[in-house]
Amino acid sequence: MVLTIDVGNTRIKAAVFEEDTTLENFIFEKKELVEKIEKILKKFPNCSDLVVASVGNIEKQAFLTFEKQLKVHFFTHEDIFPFHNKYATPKTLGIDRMVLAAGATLKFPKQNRLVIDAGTCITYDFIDEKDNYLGGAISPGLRLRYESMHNYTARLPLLTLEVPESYIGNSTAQAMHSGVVNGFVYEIDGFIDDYRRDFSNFIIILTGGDADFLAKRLKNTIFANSNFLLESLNQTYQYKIDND
Ligand SMILES: Nc1ncnc2c1ncn2[C@@H]1O[C@H](COP(=O)(O)OP(=O)(O)OP(=O)(O)O)[C@@H](O)[C@H]1O
Ligand SMILES: CC(C)(CO)[C@@H](O)C(=O)NCCC(=O)O
Ligand SMILES: [K+]
Repeated sequence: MVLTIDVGNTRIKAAVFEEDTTLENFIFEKKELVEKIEKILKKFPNCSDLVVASVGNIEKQAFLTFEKQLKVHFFTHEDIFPFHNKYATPKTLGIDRMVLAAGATLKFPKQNRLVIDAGTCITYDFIDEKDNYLGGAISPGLRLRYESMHNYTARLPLLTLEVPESYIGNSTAQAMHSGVVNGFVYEIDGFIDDYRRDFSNFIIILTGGDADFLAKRLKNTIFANSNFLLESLNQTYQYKIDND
């Protein structure tokens, strides 16, 4: 049994796996880290491995206390990944993006893949059919778009994510919802058109905190799985064990 932990920029997500099956998912705040993990391990005493991918400000040391109890693996750039990294600055590529790319490579062999993670930031990662990781894009996530419009203006309220009534927003709130949500949909469709022009066909995987909300609004066919990062973490760890 493996406990996987994704330390994002906003919050922490975790899942317990028995082989490839997710037994339970958890979401919690950074300040609750140790207490929540202890609770999970109490509930699942058969966990033998704890596997972490962190892009937040939580380092390996935070997990050392669990080394008495089980094997701890903290993913870094030194680990073995199942793709050829063509990023010009491989050392600065986010570990979450590397794990997503690894998961896409392992789960969908011999095809072009585009992974879109709609989290704090939205990331686009492209791995071609020869397993070359080419890069992608980073843009502000939906919540970040609402928060920054509020924080950097005098008159824009802080709103929470809502489906816009129309692309023509007829009020301040509707105009902001249209800008954030429709803006993202146009952004994705624009990127997909670019990739379609250059690559004959590819699978698109959508994940992250906003994946389920967004999946319904996209016209392109997309495989939405909000658990994809944790599943990829589990798979990438198995790959590491098999290939180290
Ligand atoms: N309780 C919540 N706190 C924060 N974001 C939430 C919450 N519920 C839903 N969301 C949505 O999830 C998005 C953030 O996604 P996610 O939780 O995957 O980010 P994260 O934890 O920072 O991870 P990462 O840094 O890997 O993107 C936000 O844009 C927001 O709309
Ligand atoms: C882009 C984020 C914030 C997404 O979580 C993370 O992957 C990160 O901090 N990346 C470092 C920069 C890069 O990936 O090129
Ligand atoms: K993300």
